[in-house]
Amino acid sequence: MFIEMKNVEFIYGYKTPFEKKALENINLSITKGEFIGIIGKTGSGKSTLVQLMNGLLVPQIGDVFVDGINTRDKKKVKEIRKKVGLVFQYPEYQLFEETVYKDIAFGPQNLGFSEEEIKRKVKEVCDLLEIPHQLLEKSPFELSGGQKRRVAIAGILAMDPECLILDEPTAGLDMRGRKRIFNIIERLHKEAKKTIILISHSLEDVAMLCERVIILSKGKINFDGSKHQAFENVELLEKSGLLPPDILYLQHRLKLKGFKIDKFEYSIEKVADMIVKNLHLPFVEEGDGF
Ligand SMILES: Nc1ncnc2c1ncn2[C@@H]1O[C@H](COP(=O)(O)OP(=O)(O)OP(=O)(O)O)[C@@H](O)[C@H]1O
Repeated sequence: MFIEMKNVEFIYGYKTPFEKKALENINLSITKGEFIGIIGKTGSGKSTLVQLMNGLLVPQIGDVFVDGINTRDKKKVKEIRKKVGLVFQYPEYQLFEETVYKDIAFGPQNLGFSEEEIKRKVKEVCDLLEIPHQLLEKSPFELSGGQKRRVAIAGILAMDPECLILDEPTAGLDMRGRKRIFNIIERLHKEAKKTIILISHSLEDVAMLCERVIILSKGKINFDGSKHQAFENVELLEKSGLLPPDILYLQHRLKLKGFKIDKFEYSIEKVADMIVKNLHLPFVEEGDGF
């Protein structure tokens, strides 16, 4: 087991008059190579959950293990951070150096990589994340939203973690920016074989990318299973304060209208193909632009 949570409870402001229980009774096992989506209403505990996964937060009750290491073990913090990299929801929280180069180099420097290795790593992650090398001497604050996100991801990837956690990596980006980030994440999973944990408010994005889905509701795990079981169960989603992805809603409606749908699809391209196939219109021909 790569990440394991046992009976975890987390309380902000513990033993103060401002105590706020954010998570309770969390039991979770994640194996290497998985691609997991974490969804849930605002305030359901998603960000808290992932901060527990790399030891940024430590539970008051229960234990979290990363590759067998208890995250309470202060001597092993670096080792844990090297295994599990967390990209924050707001890139501004992560970018603080004078230049993009220094920001990306910060993590590997901290882990004691040599100057040569750092240079090589920075180049490698910039190529992977499509960050033009002329940006390296700029201040991170001169960058566009999409560039900032890619630099924030690059800074974490430069430490070469086995698992990458991304908290809302596309918030505030336009369609093109989102697609670009998702293509990169998919490549990291398929080609670089990284374990990916993605928090997103967009159920469409989670449905398209992930296989396993965890639904949080009021600090508890409401569901943990396949995306099909999660997204095709409208009652479960509604109980968790979520709406089914539009793409599934459309297919439910089409099915009611007599469309033959054996299996729900999660990408717009596949649904479009299915609709075209079902239409049987004599005037629709291959290659007419639609
Ligand atoms: N630093 C903090 N101090 C006190 N309470 C906090 C703190 N951070 C989060 N909380 C509370 O803990 C609960 C869980 O918050 P968390 O940020 O983990 O939820 P979330 O699902 O990630 O929300 P969002 O989707 O809005 O990012 C919420 O009730 C939140 O108000």
